[in-house]
Amino acid sequence: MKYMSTRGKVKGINFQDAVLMGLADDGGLLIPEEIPFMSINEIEALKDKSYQELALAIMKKYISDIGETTLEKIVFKSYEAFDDERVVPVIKLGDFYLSELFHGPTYAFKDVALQFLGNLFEYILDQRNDYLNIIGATSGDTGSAAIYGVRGKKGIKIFILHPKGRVSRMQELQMTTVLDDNVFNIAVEGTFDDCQYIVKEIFSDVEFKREHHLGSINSINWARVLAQIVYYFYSYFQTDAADSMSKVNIVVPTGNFGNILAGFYAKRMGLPINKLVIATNENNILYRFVKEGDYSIKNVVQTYSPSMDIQIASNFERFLFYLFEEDADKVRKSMEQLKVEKKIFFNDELMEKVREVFDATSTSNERNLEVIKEIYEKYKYIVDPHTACGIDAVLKLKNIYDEPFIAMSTAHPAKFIDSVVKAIGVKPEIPRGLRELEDKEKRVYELDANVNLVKKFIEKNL
Ligand SMILES: Cc1ncc(COP(=O)(O)O)c(C=O)c1O
Ligand SMILES: N[C@@H](CCOP(=O)(O)O)C(=O)O
Repeated sequence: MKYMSTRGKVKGINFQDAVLMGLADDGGLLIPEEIPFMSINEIEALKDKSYQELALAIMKKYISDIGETTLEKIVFKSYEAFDDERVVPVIKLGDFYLSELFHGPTYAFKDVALQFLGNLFEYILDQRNDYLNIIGATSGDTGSAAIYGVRGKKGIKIFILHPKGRVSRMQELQMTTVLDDNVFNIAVEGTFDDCQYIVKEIFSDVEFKREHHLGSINSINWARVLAQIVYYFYSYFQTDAADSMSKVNIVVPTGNFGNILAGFYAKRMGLPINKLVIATNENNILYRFVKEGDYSIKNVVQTYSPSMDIQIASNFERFLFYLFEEDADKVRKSMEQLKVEKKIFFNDELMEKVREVFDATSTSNERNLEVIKEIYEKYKYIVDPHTACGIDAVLKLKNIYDEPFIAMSTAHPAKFIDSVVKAIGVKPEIPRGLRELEDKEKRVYELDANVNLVKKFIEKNL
């Protein structure tokens, strides 16, 4: 399998180089040159595999420059730190399924891919006797998952930008209480979009990127998306629909569009998915896009689901590539238009294609807390505010579609205690890894949202 850029100027690179490149050198995002398709029989044959076995079977299709035994070792090691042997347990709440993606070391879905990416980096760097300086942006969860993914790994430094005062207290503590010499947390005066813009601008300076061996842990990195494809298959196999290999709808709380994009690849690979539902909070550009064809950037507002307080969804560009029938010039022009005009125009024909795959909902702050309460009262089960946006989508759409729903549960409620307590008046159980963080020593650097300031900070600390 070879990889290419959504903007067409980078082509024919192998998986390991794609992983190290992160953002494509032409400013686009790397994607596989083809999406491997599986027949329904081939998919059905994967049904009884363990999570790790399934991961290996799927990843093999996208990786041709790492031997199977090595890949197997990397995969198995990546899920050792999960607190449930199934890795992603799927439960049933009434008539819908909930896929618990938060059993990794930092209690959000990010661990599923970032534990893998950390081990992958370690393997590739060791083979090449190389080193890596990671630059990443986070709205709360990627940051700590990435830090835990690369902690203690030889030859890696990590710089994580988060929007100051816009992540939950627990998310902030998870990052800032890691005092390892190779970890730099930077609180940026701005939004997540500012942080992601800075990171992408730094990567676009290809000379700077090469000179300093910069790498990405965001879903900019194809390996992140790849590892996430696996749990769409795994979750599907845990439902009754898998008995007859019939279709399901899958709801995904969405911000940067990385999670649901993995679902899009799973669907293109042949997994029986009817609709992928984009569940947004009040930062609902993707909802407006699906419903009204309105892809225009508005100001970010702060919500109870801070990890989804995003307007400029990075992975939308990967989807555009397929929407535009693999026309990289059209993608490049659209991304330029977005940068200048803050919107992209889509005609009715394109919107029809979008709606064949996606549906979308938007959840207000008020409704978000109501859903947490409703679920708690009905099932004595506590969901986090991001997952609640997804469940709101299930409740809104379940009478419209015949197929059963799987909702992706993207974080443990203890990461968002204040909002949960506001909703139900009860504190969720705090898992071991989140206890006593408040008492620990913290370290964080503060910077204005300025590309050059961040570049200087990085150079000073290399
Ligand atoms: C808990 C949680 N839910 C949902 C999302 C949105 O996922 P994505 O950015 O992949 O769309 C995020 C952030 O990525 C998150 O941390
Ligand atoms: N919600 C994310 C934002 C970054 O997304 P990524 O998938 O591109 O890493 C976060 O929690 O940081």
